[in-house]
Amino acid sequence: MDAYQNVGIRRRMARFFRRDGRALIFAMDHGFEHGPTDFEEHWEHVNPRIILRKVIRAGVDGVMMLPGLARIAGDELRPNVGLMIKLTSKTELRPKDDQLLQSQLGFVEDAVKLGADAIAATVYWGSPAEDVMMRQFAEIASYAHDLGFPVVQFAYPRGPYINERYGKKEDYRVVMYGARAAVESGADMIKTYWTGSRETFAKVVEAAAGVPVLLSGGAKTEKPVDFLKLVWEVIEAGGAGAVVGRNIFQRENPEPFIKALIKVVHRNEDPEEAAKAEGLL
Ligand SMILES: O=C(COP(=O)(O)O)[C@@H](O)[C@H](O)[C@H](O)COP(=O)(O)O
Repeated sequence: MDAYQNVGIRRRMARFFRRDGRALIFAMDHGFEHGPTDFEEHWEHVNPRIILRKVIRAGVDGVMMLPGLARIAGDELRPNVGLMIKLTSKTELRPKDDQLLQSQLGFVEDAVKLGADAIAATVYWGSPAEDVMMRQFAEIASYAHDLGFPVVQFAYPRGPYINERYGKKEDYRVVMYGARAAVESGADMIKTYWTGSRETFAKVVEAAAGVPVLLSGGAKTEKPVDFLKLVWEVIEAGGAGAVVGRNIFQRENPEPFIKALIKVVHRNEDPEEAAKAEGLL
């Protein structure tokens, strides 16, 4: 039984990662997690079918969504594009004190029915609600692994004691701690924050002990090349790629930007050269 599960996990992982062990994944859970205002810069992208067509045409390796968007637009995905379904979230409408919890909004069975290739869940390490999220993750991971599905942890340290002890959640010691906690809790992929330098991000990658570490994109950079440079540093640090939302859907024309990102992630191309080649400089 164990051997079957492992083959299932490996085969499904390969739907995201190319032979180089890297992946560029498009993230679209912002309408829930941040609110639809995230789409106001290019409002047509609030329609999942419109943006999914663009990102898939441009060549992303995978897409991450909550179950409801997968239900209404998952049929846009071509068979060679991995589908990651995230089963936890929170809205920004919650009272501030409750925003350090991600609640479960779907079940492994739903993700399987929707054709998922991987199941994701967030843990806010250091949150007063860490215990709840650890249990959610354990339940999701245990069942998903039984069925042969890889599990992605959005390992996001955030909480009052982190600020008191380390000053900020992006301190590499904090990010590294979250990544290690993700590994030790059974994650097959990790999505986490940038630590500010290649050297410190390389330590996060090392602490993950072979489990692929993906950058969580973050707010849109004004110049596209600045985001390409950031992703280049991630790759140079041994990162496995990036999960990117706003830097894609908040651009009027995301396709050349994605093509440049693919050159950086999969071909180690210099970010300025990649930007020039795609008309972004
Ligand atoms: O993890 C998320 C939110 O994180 P946040 O609480 O904004 O730090 C997701 O909503 C996004 O999928 C993730 O941030 C990737 O999207 P971008 O950051 O690239 O927009």
